Amino acid sequence: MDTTMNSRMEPTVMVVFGAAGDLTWRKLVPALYNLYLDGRLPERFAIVGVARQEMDDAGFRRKLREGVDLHSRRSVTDESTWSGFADRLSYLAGDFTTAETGALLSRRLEGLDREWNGRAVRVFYFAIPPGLMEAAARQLESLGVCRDCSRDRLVVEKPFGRDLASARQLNGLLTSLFAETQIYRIDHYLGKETVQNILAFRFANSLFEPVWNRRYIDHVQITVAEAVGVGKRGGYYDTSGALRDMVQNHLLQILCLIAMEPPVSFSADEVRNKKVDVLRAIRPIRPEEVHRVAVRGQYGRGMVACEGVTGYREEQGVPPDSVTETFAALKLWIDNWRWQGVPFYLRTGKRLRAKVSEVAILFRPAPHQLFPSAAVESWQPNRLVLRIQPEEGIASRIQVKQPGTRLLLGAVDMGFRYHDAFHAASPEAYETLLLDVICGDATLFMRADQVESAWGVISPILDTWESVPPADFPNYQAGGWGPETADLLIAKEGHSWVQPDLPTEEGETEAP
Ligand SMILES: NC(=O)C1=CN([C@@H]2O[C@H](COP(=O)(O)OP(=O)(O)OC[C@H]3O[C@@H](n4cnc5c(N)ncnc54)[C@H](OP(=O)(O)O)[C@@H]3O)[C@@H](O)[C@H]2O)C=CC1
Ligand SMILES: O=C1O[C@H](COP(=O)(O)O)[C@@H](O)[C@H](O)[C@H]1O
Repeated sequence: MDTTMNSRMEPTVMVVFGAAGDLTWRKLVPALYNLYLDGRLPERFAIVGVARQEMDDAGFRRKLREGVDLHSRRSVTDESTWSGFADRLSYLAGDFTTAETGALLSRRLEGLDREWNGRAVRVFYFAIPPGLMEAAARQLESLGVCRDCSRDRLVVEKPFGRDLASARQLNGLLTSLFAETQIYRIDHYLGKETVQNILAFRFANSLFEPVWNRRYIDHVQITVAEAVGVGKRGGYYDTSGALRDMVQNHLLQILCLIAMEPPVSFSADEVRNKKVDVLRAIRPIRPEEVHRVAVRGQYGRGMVACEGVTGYREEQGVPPDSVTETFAALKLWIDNWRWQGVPFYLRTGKRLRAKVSEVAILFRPAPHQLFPSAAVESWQPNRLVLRIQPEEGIASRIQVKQPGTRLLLGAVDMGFRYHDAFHAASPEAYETLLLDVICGDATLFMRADQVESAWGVISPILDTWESVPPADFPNYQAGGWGPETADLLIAKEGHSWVQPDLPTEEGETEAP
C-alpha cells in the first residue's frame, strides 16, 4: 500500500452527478479508494457528490465507507488511511438541473481553485439515469464550468441511447456543447485487464498474428455468461434487454479487439479508427434474415449454484408478462479481406450456469491429413481460448501423440493463468478507466462513431424483435446455457458452442 499522493499529477476535482446511487456506491468510490491506496491519485484531489437526497458530508462518507467495505477489492484495514481518503469526499444536496444547485456547485469549484492556487482539472461524471443525460449536459454547459477543452472532461455512463436514433441525438447534443476530446463514453469491459490483454496478445507476439485470419481460423465464439439474475435492476433491465445491455456495447467491443487490423500506434484515435472499421465491415442484417442469425431467450425458474432461483417474470420490477430477452445469441459476418467467410458467434445471458466470459478461436484442420483414420479418432480442432473472467488466462488446445506403441493422437491444453504467472491482483476495470479520465487518456473510451456503428449493427434485430413478440418465453431454465435455439443457430454451420471450463471449489477446473 502506497498512499503517498502523486505530486506530479495536476490538481483534480471529480464531480459525480448521481452520487447517492448504486454505481457510485458499488463501483466508482471503491475504485477511487483503490487508486488512493496505490498512490495513483493526484496529491490535490477532491470528489464532490451531487444528488437530491438530503445528507451532510459525514453521512455521505459513512454511506461510501459501507460501499467500500462491501465492494472494494481491498478493505479498510486502518482508520487513518480511510480518513485520508474520506477527507477528500464532500456532498452537495440538490437537483443538478436547478440554477440554485448549479450556483452552489460553481462556487465550490471556484473555492477549490483558490485553495489549490490554480485551475484544477475538472471531471464531471454522469452517474445518473439515462433519461437525465441531456439535462445534465445542458446544465453543465450553461454553468460555464466545463469549457476548458484541455482540462475539463465529462464521463457518460451506459446505456448510451436506446437505439441508433437516440444515440445520434445524444451525440449531437454533447458534441454541440463540448469538444469530442472532452467526452468519455464509458464501457467498463474495455477497462478489464484481460480485455486489454487481447491487444497485447495479438500485437506484441509474432507467433499468432500470421494465423489470425480466414486462412487459418474457422470461426470465433464470444461468450459472456452471467449467473446472476437482474436483481434490483429489474425496472431498468426490462426496458433494455440483453441486446442493448450487453451486446451493443461489451460484446461488440470484444469482437472489435479480436477482429481489428493492427493500429499504427497505441494512440486513442488510431485504436478507435481500427475498431470502427470492424463495426462498419459487419454485414448488415436484413429484417427477413433476423430469425436465421439471432436468437433470444428469457429465463424461467431453475437452479444456479445448487440454489433454486425465480424466473425473470417473477423478479422485482418486471411485469409478469414481460417479453424482454435476458439471453441473446448472434451470428455475424465481417465483410473484409481478413475475415471473409469466418462466422463470429456471440452469446450472452443472465442466470446461466456460471459467470464466465471468454473468446474461443477455433482453427481449421491441417490442410493434409497424413495420419491413418484410426489415429485421429478423437481429433479436435486446434483452439485458443482467451479467458476474460474469472481465472483470467489463455489456453491453447493442440494435438499430440498419446504415449504408447500405437499411433494415436490426443488433444492437450497448454496455457497460463494470470494469477499463477504474476501473483498480483488485477485492478478493477473502473480503476483503470477513472485513472485514464484523470490523466486525459481516451484510448479505452468509445468515440461517437463507434457507439453509433454498434447501434447500427443491432438495430435490425431490435426492430424485428420489437415487432414480433416471442411466443415461447420463458424458454430456458435458469442454471443452463440458454435456449436450445442457440445451439441450433450455430449447428447450422456444423459448429457447437465451446462450453467453458468451470472452476470447482478446489480451484481445479470442471468439465462443462
Ligand atoms: N449500477 C450499476 O451497476 C451500473 C450503472 N450504470 C449506469 O450508471 C448510471 C447510474 O446508475 P445507478 O447508480 O445504478 O442508478 P441509481 O438510480 O442508483 O442512481 C441514480 C442517482 O441519480 C440521482 N439523481 C437522479 N435525479 C437527479 C437530479 N435531478 N439531481 C441530482 N441527482 C439526481 C439519484 O439520487 P437522488 O434521487 O437522491 O437525486 C441517484 O443518486 C445509469 O446511467 C446506469 O445505467 C452502468 C453500468 C452499471
Ligand atoms: O454493463 C453491465 O455489465 C454487467 C456485467 O459486468 P461484469 O463486469 O460483472 O461482467 C451486467 O450485469 C449488467 O447487466 C450490465 O448493465
